Order: sequence, then structure tokens, then C-alpha cells
Amino acid sequence: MEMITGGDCKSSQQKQKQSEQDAALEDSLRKIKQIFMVMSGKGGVGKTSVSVNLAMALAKKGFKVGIMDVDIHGPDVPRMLGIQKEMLGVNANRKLTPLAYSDNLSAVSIESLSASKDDAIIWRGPMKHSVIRQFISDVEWGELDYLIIDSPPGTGDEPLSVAQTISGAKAIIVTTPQEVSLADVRKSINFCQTIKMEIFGLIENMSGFKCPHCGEAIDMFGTGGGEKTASDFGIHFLGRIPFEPKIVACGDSGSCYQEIYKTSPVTLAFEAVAERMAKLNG
Ligand SMILES: Nc1ncnc2c1ncn2[C@@H]1O[C@H](COP(=O)(O)OP(=O)(O)OP(=O)(O)O)[C@@H](O)[C@H]1O
Repeated sequence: MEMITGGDCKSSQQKQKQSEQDAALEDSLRKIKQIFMVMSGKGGVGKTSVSVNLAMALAKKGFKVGIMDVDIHGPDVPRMLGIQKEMLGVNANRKLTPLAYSDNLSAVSIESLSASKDDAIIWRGPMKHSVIRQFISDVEWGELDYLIIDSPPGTGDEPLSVAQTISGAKAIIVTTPQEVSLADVRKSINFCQTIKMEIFGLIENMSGFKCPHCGEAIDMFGTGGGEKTASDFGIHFLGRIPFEPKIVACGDSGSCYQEIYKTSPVTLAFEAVAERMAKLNG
């Protein structure tokens, strides 16, 4: 009898905790107007660069923006924002406070929780799911116009967890122009259709390169494939971001590209994508 009572008691405590967590999740989600998950079928196409620069461009337009880094194994968002030395805080309500890049741009990343930045993170699917949930429910995001979620490449645990946790999240797919990337885009589109996640649009990154010496335009990986794929699948084409070696240098040195190159073609291209997103959101 005692054992049964004890078991019942524990399970009711667990139920109570679960319902508190569900309520906290709902409360956080209610305050966020638009949630976009930036994804790609293939690694290294520039998802994190796009997430960070898009968030910055939206913040420059005056929107309140958060970036959630769910690339658990390779979290790069804090470094690309140049705030890699900051750590997440805890407020009086025992919620995590995001890293503040500016008054209207904040970020949360596993990187800002780990004691050693070089530790490899080895987590199984259910643990990742729990972290992604907590990154919404246990973080004091406050009122946001946009939450941009940077996910790892492919169609694994993380994008699935985002879809399961945040029913209104929409996908932004990043690709590079070459066919091998575009083939992976088609897999991402199928994934979104299978899990019933709305696809908001597609961005073609590393699209064309202007030689810094002679100014000649060179299509290293081709150009236009992203727009054609978007049109074939009936999804919005949000824009093209040129190839720019200084993005690499900024990422490597931990400085924010748009802060330094305020009027470069890449900065203008991100501003145009942000403008288009804002217009499409009405
Ligand atoms: N438009 C661009 N021009 C030049 N280099 C770029 C551009 N976009 C991204 N890069 C560089 O490409 C590399 C990969 O970018 P990034 O880390 O953003 O990609 P990712 O898709 O998030 O990678 P991962 O698959 O590891 O998650 C980085 O060195 C980054 O600086």
C-alpha cells in the first residue's frame, strides 16, 4: 500500500512539474510573434552566418529579435556576434537571461553555458529535445518580434524537436547555388512537408563573387539555382547573399561582420532579405 501511495505521489509531482513546464513554454511562446528555423540539408552552407546576419538586419530595422542556437554540437552564434566571452545569467524568477548584443538583439546558446568552450558535447536525442524545450520555457526572452533559430545541418533530432516543441515555427532554408546543395534542399523541403512545418522561404548564400582586384563578377558555385528551386516548389525566394571572404575573417576572429562593414554588398543583401521578410509578414 505504502509503495503504491509513494508511487502515486511521485507521479503526481512529476505531472505537476510537467504542467508547470508546459505553462512556462506556452507563456514564452505567447510573447514571440514570429519564429523562424534556419536550416539546410548540407553542412557549411552558411546557416549560422545567415541566422546571425539576418537577426542583425531585422534588429537594425527596429524589431526586437532573439537568436536561439540549437546547433548543440557546433554552437557558433556567440562567436559570430562577438559576445563569446559572455555567459547566460539567471534572474529573480530563476529564468535564464539571454546574452544581450544590444537593446533589441539577444541570443541563447549552449556555448554560453559550457565551462570549457572546447568541450565536445555528446548528447543523445532526448537530452537535446529537453534542452531545446528549455531554451524556450526557461529563458526570459520577453516580448519578441522575431525569434531566429539556428539549427545544425540535416534533418535530425534538433529540427524535429523544434517542430514538435514550437508548432508555429516556419522554416527558412539556406543553400549554396551548386547542384549538390540544391539536391539536399529538396530533402529539407520533403522533411518540412513530412513534419508539416511551413516553409517560409529560401536564401541562396555564397551566390557570386566580385574579384576585389579587378571587380570582375565570378560565379564560383553558379548562381540562380536557389531561385529556380524555390520557384519549382512554390516557396518564396528571399534573396541572394554574395560570397565575401571578410565574412570568414570576421567569423574566425569573433567579430560581427555588419558592425564593421556597414554598407557592403553583403550587408545590403541581408537588409534586403530582412525587408522582404517584414513585408511578407504583413
Ligand atoms: N556569404 C559568404 N561568403 C563567404 N564565406 C561565407 C559566407 N557565408 C558563410 N561563410 C563562411 O562559410 C563557413 C561556414 O559558415 P557557417 O558556419 O555559417 O555555416 P553553417 O551552415 O552554419 O555550418 P555548419 O554546417 O557547421 O552548421 C564559415 O567559415 C563562414 O564564415
